Amino acid sequence: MNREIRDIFDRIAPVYDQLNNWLSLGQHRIWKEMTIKWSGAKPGDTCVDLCCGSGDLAFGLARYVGNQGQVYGVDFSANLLAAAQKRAQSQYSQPPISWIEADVLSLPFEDGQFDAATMGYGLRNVTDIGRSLQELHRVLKPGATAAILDFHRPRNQQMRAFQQWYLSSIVVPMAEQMGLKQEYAYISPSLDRFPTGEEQVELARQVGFTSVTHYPIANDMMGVLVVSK
Ligand SMILES: C/C(=C\Cc1cc(O)c2ccccc2c1O)CCC[C@H](C)CCC[C@H](C)CCCC(C)C
Ligand SMILES: C[S@@+](CC[C@H](N)C(=O)[O-])C[C@H]1O[C@@H](n2cnc3c(N)ncnc32)[C@H](O)[C@@H]1O
Repeated sequence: MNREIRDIFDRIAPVYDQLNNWLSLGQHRIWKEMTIKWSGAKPGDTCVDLCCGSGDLAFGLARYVGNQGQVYGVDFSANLLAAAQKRAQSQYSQPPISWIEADVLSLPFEDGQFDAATMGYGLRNVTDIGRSLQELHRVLKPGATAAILDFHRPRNQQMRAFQQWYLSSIVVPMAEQMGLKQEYAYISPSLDRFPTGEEQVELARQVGFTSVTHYPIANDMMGVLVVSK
């Protein structure tokens, strides 16, 4: 399953950013900025963006920590990491971001290394959510915070119907134009099996996070799980 997910994102990589901009009407930037703010990243911090993809959140963390800070972007998609590295070469990013090709279920970092962390649209795509939260807890410093952004199914039935209509009538047909129908059709079932906000809170508490809050955003089509160690 892990390889299948990695292959999906390796295939999406060439059009990932463009489709996200079009399909979210540019709104994904706002959702990601909220996530970075909720991570509590501040000047001089050492931070990590898990499942970084093309690096949107990592670049945002770099703006917050400044040139005295450090930022790591971690992903197992070589193609999306290459897209992130290409972007880093074209934009003067301070501090330089370290791009690590690795599985977030087995992070190549010491315990207690990070002051803050982000994870954008990653938790729903890992094969073991509990393990991913355990690894995140392990690498955070005591008192550190992480902000985890992802889609979920809205509680309101009309909004749920809109989200499903948008996915099936807008997202998948547009992806099909790029030969990526199956890759984007994967989103809907991934939402069906993803824990609700309340269930995410419980999972985070089970791995040891002491302060846990789930903030619904985008009319409850998404949420940001904010956890502190
Ligand atoms: C940045 C966004 C999605 C990232 C993303 C997450 C995944 O799990 C994927 C899985 C497989 C293929 C691609 C992705 C993927 O790109 C959010 C913007 C892109 C969304 C696909 C657009 C869907 C947004 C909401 C369902 C509806 C928003 C409606 C509003 C009127 C903008
Ligand atoms: C939808 S993309 C999100 C990318 C980026 N965070 C963003 O907000 O645009 C999901 C990313 O998670 C990565 N991913 C999924 N499972 C992973 C795992 N076990 N280890 C590392 N990366 C993983 C995929 O390769 C992909 O880049």
